[in-house]
Formats: sequence, C-alpha cells, structure tokens
Amino acid sequence: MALKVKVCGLKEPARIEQAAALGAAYVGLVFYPPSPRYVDPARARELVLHVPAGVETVGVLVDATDAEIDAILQTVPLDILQLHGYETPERVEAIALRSGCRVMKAIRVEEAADLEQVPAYIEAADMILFDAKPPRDAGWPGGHGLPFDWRLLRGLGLGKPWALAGGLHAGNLETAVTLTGAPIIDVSSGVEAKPGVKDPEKLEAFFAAVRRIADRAAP
Ligand SMILES: O=C(O)c1ccccc1N[C@@H]1O[C@H](COP(=O)(O)O)[C@@H](O)[C@H]1O
Repeated sequence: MALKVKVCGLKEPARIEQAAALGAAYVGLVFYPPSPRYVDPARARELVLHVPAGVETVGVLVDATDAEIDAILQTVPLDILQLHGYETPERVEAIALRSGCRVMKAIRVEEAADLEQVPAYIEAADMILFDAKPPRDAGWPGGHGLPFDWRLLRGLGLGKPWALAGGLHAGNLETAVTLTGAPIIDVSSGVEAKPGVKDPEKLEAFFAAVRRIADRAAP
C-alpha cells in the first residue's frame, strides 16, 4: 500500500498547493490559538479553497468545546478532526457523532506504557496518530519536531488506519517508516524554515524521500 502523507500546520495557499501537487493525501490546519501555526476559521475558509479534490483537510483541535467545534465547522468544511489534547474515548466518540467528521486521536508517546491507552480509542476513533510527548512547558502539544522511540510501534496491529508524527524530516523518514511500518506519515516542523513558516525546498526534499521509499518498495 502506498505511503500517505499529511502535511500539517499549513498557513499559505502556495504551500497548500505545493503539498498537494507533491502528493499529500491530507493537509492539516491548526485551530489552537497558542500555536505559531494557528489559523482562525475565516482564514481557514480561504485556505481550503486551495485544497484540490482528492486531498482531505484535517482540522487540528486541542480539548476543544462543542461550541468551538461548531463555530469552526460552520465556517470551514473539514474532512477529519485531529484531537490532539486529553480527549477521552467518550469525548472522541461524542465529537465524531456530533460533527459528522472522521476523527483522528493523537496519542502522546514516550514509553511503552503510553500505548496501553490505545485499545480504548480503537472503537471511538477512525484513525490513530502517534506523536511524541511534548516538552512539559510547551505552550502547545504538537509540532515540536521531537521524535520518539519508533521501535515502540514495531509490529503494531491496530486494524485501523494510523499515522506516525513527531520530528519527521527528509533525513530520518526512511528509518522511521522501516522501523514502524507506518502507512501514514505526518510532518510539520520538519518542512519548516521556522515555526509556522513552511519551506518549499524542505517540502520538495521530504516528498523526494517519500518517493525513494516507494521506489524501494516497488517490485
Ligand atoms: O503544529 C502545531 O503547532 C500543533 C499544535 C497543536 C496540536 C498539534 C500540533 N501539531 C501536530 O504535531 C505533529 C507533528 O509535529 P512535528 O512534525 O514534530 O513538527 C502533527 O501531528 C501536527 O498535527
């Protein structure tokens, strides 16, 4: 199966168009104000006009209330909601039901014990995302360019789509995919010049690494 790519934290139409042209399956918009990648719903509504058919738009939320989610969805059409906070399995299920969107639950990984919570989310979420645990004093919970020990995901049999995030970049992608077998990869800061500013050359290099993995896997 082809490796699917999500490019997250996009804020510029040109970078959305570039990511899509390079082959991104998903583009992510961050709706968490403390993040340097935050876009407000009005801006997001303009940005999604640049997402071509066939590419799905993911809204990144952190412990958002129903009112906040309703306000976003009334303004911006989203395909998937990425829940990157401390949402319980019950909350994930409730958000999926209320929003009508598919939901992807982010799991913060540092050690094997962090994976014990995963079974509780399997029924509730449509997709699982494994990301590194953020630094304790971070003002937002993702996009810090931190990898975790990918060996923890070896042999993962979820029976559900899942994505790997956390510190991926062109230089480490092949090792990450080889060790984890991830079917979906999610990148943000690894294709940035600085937090919140995507770098066109790093995006090119990242997708070149994706193509090398695909070529290597081809018979
Ligand atoms: O990127 C952010 O600012 C962000 C804010 C709030 C929640 C999640 C966020 N990002 C997520 O972090 C990972 C990837 O990060 P990186 O490649 O290590 O920089 C990805 O899932 C983003 O959606």
